[in-house]
Amino acid sequence: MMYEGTLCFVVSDDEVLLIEKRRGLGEGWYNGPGGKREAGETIRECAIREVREEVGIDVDTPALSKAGELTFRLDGDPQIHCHVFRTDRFDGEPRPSEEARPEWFPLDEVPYDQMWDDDHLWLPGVLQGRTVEGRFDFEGGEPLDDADFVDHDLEWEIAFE
Ligand SMILES: Nc1[nH]c(=O)nc2c1ncn2[C@H]1C[C@H](O)[C@@H](COP(=O)(O)OP(=O)(O)OP(=O)(O)O)O1
Repeated sequence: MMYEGTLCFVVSDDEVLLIEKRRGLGEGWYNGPGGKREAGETIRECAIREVREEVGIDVDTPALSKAGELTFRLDGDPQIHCHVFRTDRFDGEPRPSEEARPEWFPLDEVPYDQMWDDDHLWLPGVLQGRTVEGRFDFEGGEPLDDADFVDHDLEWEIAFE
């Protein structure tokens, strides 16, 4: 079953706010804050809620913009349709939660070796302000974070909305 999810990248002063994920899919790896869309909320509302829950800051400003749509497939079946957002504005101070430990990284020191195997392919462009649509194929059975990343397809400069 495929579900909708979000990832949000806050970029400020040549640094990006990542989380070390403390539980669930991708535990122990760095990523942007994000998670599953809940019934009754829009994708944008999901991104804002997940950032608030995971690191305690507010990204609900006009600067929050859509940067990507990524489909993660496992053994040929779409698993997650992930909407990527980017912003350079936020209110509050990042704080850790049960789910996530926030950490700022200089844009040229993003820890791709401690992230999902596909991230180095699309995240650099997103951090530069580009837009992307991508499909990523994993093989080897559940869970997705134990599977092997085997193939992908990317298209840049996508007009969202
Ligand atoms: N290949 C991949 N590359 C990537 O960068 N992020 C991925 C990814 N595959 C999944 N993700 C992200 C998207 C989404 O934000 C997150 C999926 O985690 P989920 O929210 O589904 O799991 P959780 O166990 O965290 O559940 P909730 O926090 O309860 O929503 O992992």
